[in-house]
Amino acid sequence: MPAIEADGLRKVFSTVVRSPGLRGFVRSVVAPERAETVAVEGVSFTVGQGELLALLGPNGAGKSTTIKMLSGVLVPTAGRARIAGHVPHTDRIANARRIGAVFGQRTQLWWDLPATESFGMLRDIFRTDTATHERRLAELDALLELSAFWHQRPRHMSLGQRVRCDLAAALLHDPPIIFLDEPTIGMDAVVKEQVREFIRHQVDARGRTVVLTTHDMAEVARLAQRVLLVNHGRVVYDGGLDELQREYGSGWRVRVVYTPGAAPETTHLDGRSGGAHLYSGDDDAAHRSLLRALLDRDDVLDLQTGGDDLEDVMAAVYRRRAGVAP
Ligand SMILES: Nc1ncnc2c1ncn2[C@@H]1O[C@H](COP(=O)(O)OP(=O)(O)OP(=O)(O)O)[C@@H](O)[C@H]1O
Repeated sequence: MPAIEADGLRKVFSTVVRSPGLRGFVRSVVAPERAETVAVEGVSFTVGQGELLALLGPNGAGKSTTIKMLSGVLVPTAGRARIAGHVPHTDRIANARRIGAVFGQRTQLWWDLPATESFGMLRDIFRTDTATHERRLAELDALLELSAFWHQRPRHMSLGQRVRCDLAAALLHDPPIIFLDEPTIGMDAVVKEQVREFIRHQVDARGRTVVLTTHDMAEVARLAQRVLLVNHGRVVYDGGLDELQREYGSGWRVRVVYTPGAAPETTHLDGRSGGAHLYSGDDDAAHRSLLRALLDRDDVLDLQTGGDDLEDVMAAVYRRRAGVAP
């Protein structure tokens, strides 16, 4: 049985439209006019146990709404979500045991209580025995280095400290499935790396299932093999990251710096940038022959080659598959 199943999930939000001014306010109370937003439109996918899925898409694509339906926070307008075979919003208490969720932009900890007290309350809520609780805390501390600040209140923590405590809080009851919605947003490079390492460990060493949303393509490249791309509430790609790069990347690129006065190669030349000549193409034989020609020359000072980076690939997918640029 898959850990997570989304079958034709749809979510429509209905909101009151308010015109400006006092008249608009009175009208919104007396005779409210409503507008509908289709946030998620027929999203289907499954995630196997122990798999990490990166759920990607531009702002407003429907990622958080999908996660909220899967975690039981929102009830779908249509379609069905299943977590380990159970419907999350009808079985909230059992579902809470199966999942952990971290929303990077919002804390789930008690804002004015030291994090350790929040951890203690979670121990009571999930009825974890003290020895198990202490062991899990020690394990989380070893991975996330929390004990230096876990006596502070989240109100007084830095963002990186607060999110690390949120991660610990989400995992204290040892859930097999974790939803991480932009967990590293706004973190510095060192803490980001620590959190990514932590996520990797949860999948590789602990066999947890993870759904991760992020706008950070370095994070995707570092953590994910499979990606689900959504745009305007619909799935536009579900598959391997490598296949995506092969299908949508525009092939190879070569960047060359010549000695002053050298006559540059002209085949496959795309243009110049910052004193370098840029070449590109999608034919492997042409790539090899250009590299051979360049390596034979004495007037090449520097040479770099590679494929499109992931940002370019994502932009190409949104443009070509959904017909809309992100
Ligand atoms: N509670 C709500 N009421 C009304 N509209 C909502 C609500 N929550 C989300 N929406 C709308 O649903 C759409 C999808 O939002 P969602 O937050 O799921 O996108 P997202 O892909 O997570 O975006 P981001 O990357 O910016 O976090 C947006 O148009 C948003 O304005």
